[in-house]
Amino acid sequence: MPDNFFLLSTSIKLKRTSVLRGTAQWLPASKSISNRALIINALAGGTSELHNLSDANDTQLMLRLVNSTDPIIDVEDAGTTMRFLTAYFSVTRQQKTLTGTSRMKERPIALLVDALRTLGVEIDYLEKEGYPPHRIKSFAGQKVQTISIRGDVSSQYISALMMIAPTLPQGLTLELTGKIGSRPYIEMTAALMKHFGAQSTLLENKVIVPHQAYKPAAFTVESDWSAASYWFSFAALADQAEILLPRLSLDSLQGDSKIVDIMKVLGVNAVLDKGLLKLTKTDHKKELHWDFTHCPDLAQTVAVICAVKNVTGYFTGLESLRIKETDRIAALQNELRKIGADLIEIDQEHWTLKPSAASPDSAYFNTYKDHRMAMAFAPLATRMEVEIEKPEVTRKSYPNFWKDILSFGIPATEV
Ligand SMILES: O=C(O)C1=C[C@@H](OP(=O)(O)O)[C@@H](O)[C@H](O)C1
Ligand SMILES: C=C(OP(=O)(O)O)C(=O)O
Repeated sequence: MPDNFFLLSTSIKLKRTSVLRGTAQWLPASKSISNRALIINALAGGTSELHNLSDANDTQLMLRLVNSTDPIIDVEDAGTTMRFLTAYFSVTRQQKTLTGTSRMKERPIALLVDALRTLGVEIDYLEKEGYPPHRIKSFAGQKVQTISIRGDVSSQYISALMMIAPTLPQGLTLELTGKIGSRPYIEMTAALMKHFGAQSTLLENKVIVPHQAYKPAAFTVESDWSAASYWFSFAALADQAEILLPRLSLDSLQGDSKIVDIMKVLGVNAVLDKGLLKLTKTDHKKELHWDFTHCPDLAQTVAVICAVKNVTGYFTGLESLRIKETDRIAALQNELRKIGADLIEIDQEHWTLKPSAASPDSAYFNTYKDHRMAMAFAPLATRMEVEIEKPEVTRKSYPNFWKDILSFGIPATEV
């Protein structure tokens, strides 16, 4: 099957398939871990042996751009690539203009740019204040040792600053203010730094990183738990399922391994069996109470399952969804309504997922240039005929998603 299969289609139609048995053999390696390993490897001199890097476009971009001699760096729609490279090019004193898709130009970067400016980096915005594109001009030397940064917009700014911190002559202390979101990603950064020889201390509201040298090391990337979540969804929604997932560990650096606990409530049992994670069906509850503050990328997967499994969801921690690949709250609301479900904003912090009373036999889903919209709604093919707009969006994190779908015997056709 050609690698660009489905990449040029306007949409993809999936026929209803309610029995699923097989292995998701194209499950990608973690893009979050890969992108950290690539930045740290570059800061460590570029000689580390990195194994099983993700085939996600976000990582392929990082792989290419981190060593690019081009003055213009186009990160497309890759958030971590944008944030991590902004910090990396600053401390390595490379004059670069960083830009991306029209959506990337709407995703804020001010908190990171402000922190880098406070450190002594000269950076200009080229279009809108606070948003890419921006130009890194110079870094005369470290001006301060301690920086205060809000923790409630994106943890990626904090991870970006942590990774460059060991290279700064005075090291860096980050004082985190307000609510801290996506904390497992900050812990993942600290763990990766440690693997490459750099110690940091992570306290409740503070990260302390001394000046020190990174050391080259071999590293193998595990599979991506956010990508795995779609297979939990297939298992939850199918009539019968036995799904095997490769290269996942239950004791993972990835916070999205929480999907295992969420799915215990939603009717999926996950056990490691001969090196593969085996998903089977079990009983489910009628309500799910979940705080997505620390696993925002799972929210779409879980909302869709609740919608058709007649589970009422009581959700918190969805605030950061508005500034991701699309406004994911609005996108979810629009698409869930097509199957008779709704995501209702109770107040600024509380959401109720009202499940569908009766789902239609078929539905067309828009994807808003968001890989997770496409993959979160695809498992509905276990219950109805599904058509999904622009299947190529999955290349951001899971380029072979549709190949895996076909391997499970789900009939898929390009439209
Ligand atoms: O650091 C990372 O690798 C990521 C952090 C999270 O972003 P936020 O910190 O903006 O929530 C997550 O949503 C994103 O997919 C990957
Ligand atoms: C939010 C995501 O990625 P990023 O912020 O790195 O673009 C994601 O993969 O869901």
